Amino acid sequence: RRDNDLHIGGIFPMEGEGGWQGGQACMPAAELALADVNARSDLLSGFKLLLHSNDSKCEPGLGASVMYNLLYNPPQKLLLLAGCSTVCTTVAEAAKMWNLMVLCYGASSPALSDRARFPTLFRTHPSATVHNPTRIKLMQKFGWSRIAILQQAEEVFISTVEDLEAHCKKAGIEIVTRQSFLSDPADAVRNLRRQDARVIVGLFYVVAARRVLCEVYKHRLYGKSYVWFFIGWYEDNWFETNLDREGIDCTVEQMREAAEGHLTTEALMWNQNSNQTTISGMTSEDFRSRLNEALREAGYDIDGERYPEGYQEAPLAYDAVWAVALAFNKTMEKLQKSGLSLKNFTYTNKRIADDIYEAINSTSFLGVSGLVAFSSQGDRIALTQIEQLTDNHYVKLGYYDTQADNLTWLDRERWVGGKVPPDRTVVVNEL
Ligand SMILES: CC1(C)CO[C@@H](CC(=O)O)CN1
Repeated sequence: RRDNDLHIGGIFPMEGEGGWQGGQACMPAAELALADVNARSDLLSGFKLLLHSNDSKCEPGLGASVMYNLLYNPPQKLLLLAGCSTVCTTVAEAAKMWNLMVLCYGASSPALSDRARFPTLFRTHPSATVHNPTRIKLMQKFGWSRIAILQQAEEVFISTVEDLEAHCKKAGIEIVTRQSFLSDPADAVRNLRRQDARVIVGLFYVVAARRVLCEVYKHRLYGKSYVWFFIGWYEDNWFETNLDREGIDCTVEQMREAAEGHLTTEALMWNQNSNQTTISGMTSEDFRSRLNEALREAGYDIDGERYPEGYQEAPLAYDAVWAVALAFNKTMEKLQKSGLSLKNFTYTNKRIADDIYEAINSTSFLGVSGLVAFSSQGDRIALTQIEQLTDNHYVKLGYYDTQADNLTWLDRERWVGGKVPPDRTVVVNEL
């Protein structure tokens, strides 16, 4: 090995049954970024960044053993990249013992926003709680102060709902009922009707979402008197696919009817201003072309719309490598003043670890995923996008910048009944 190489570990979820196999697109994206930063002569002053990758299958146990292999086998690593909330939780909780920063490009769990448990964690993937200020903003815009919550009993949704409840309390929005279910939503949906819920925030994975939508159809909890907030990162036609395979006893037409008009919120992961040049010299559309080419070479039928998992999050992995390169660059400039370099780092050298932490903590650059900056908890600061399903396709309604409290609204919303549905039964006094 050449001694001017800087080594980092990469833990990518490539296969596996449960969870998210986003490493399929995120690892090629990280490798593109590695090539780009190493091609820059003005970065890392002659050092090369090398990425040593392994598959975690999105399993925390395998992720832990991959991490130990990376740490106990030379060369020494300076930092770890990881994906999947469960793997990042395990890796980030342990990495501090080796004074290693962990940069997560694919972890949405709100539980990771905890400096006490994860003092060296940063993530270019926003927390699932990033949706909540946007949901509140929309409720205020449409005058809804009485809402209901329907959630799947999964850790990520439980902690997201806790954060949403705190936001509602602060905003004076009443939560009339909070229903949760493990896998069968029938009783929970029936209880929503009993409580006369009209504006409902739904938090569940896409398979549960199909079951919810069919129950919503059966209980007629849709149409001009109801507003549903769904998560925006399901695939576009999620409510029409896999109905037979998953035993959904509603037809495509019934699912479409129940889905018409619902709102979605999601974190923006591709810089929207597609002709804005980012730090790499590419626009986000240039990046898309290069990623597609890399994925074609890896055997994916991109032109046949057969995208690998993690395609949506690929900019987060690309920008994570840039964040590392820029932070190492900043740290090396600082170390040079005392005649040191990152080659002096060891797993027990807290001083250099603190320098790397400071450098990452003060990150701020325009990446292909938009402005890359972290909160004091290491969370990605991100914009959110609002869409509505109208005539069976998603229409962009606007964007929200939580930091600036700035809602960009395109005035494209349409309501089944021609006007904004009220959040409660409106009693009209017969004069
Ligand atoms: C938006 C989504 C699909 C949320 O889950 C992330 C994976 C995880 O949090 O484990 C990947 N990105």
